[in-house]
Amino acid sequence: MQKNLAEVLEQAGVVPVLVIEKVEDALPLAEALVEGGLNVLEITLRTEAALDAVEQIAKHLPDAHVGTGTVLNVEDIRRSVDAGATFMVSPGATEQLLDAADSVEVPLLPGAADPSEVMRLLERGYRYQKFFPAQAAGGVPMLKSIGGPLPQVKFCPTGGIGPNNAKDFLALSNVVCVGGSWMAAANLIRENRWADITRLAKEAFSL
Ligand SMILES: O=C(O)C(=O)C[C@H](O)[C@H](O)COP(=O)(O)O
Repeated sequence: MQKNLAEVLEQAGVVPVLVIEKVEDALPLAEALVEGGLNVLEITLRTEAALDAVEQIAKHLPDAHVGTGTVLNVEDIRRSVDAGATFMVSPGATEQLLDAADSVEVPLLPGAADPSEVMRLLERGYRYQKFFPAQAAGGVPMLKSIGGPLPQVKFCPTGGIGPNNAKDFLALSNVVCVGGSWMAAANLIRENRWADITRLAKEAFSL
């Protein structure tokens, strides 16, 4: 369910959403982000290397909270738990996914994009939700509007967020943190530009 998730999200500020192609990039990348002040990391299960990356970070970087992203089904939940993820993030939600999440200890941050989806998740006890795709689904005005009738739900908006609009999301009373890939873009990882990633992480940390 969502045990222990609140504390992790409350202190996260900005959550880097990472696509790791090579497992050898996992530790230097995570170290660069932690050095920049970002220690809640979401590794998307979009690559072959993702689960090994989660394992490595969980094992070697105790200062980091490493979770999985792009969690789409029961199998992804099982693999996340086995790899040592401390949380899981899904872009949306299905009954099957939520049933599976109910049977494990690792908390899930499920995605919602409109009031009905938010309400369905709330019925199942999810007080923390990912608002995805944040910018495309209506951005700050949409989240602000949802906060009128549903102020008890706190969001981590993700998707289309960057240094220019992150602050506007973070200023909303129903936003607990924001997620994004901007501080660890694919080319920066590919070229092992760890110092640049630390600099961007620091900038994100101080937003
Ligand atoms: O993989 C998932 O589970 C997702 O839901 C998608 C991610 O949250 C976005 O890809 C991050 O968005 P950008 O910061 O716009 O790159």
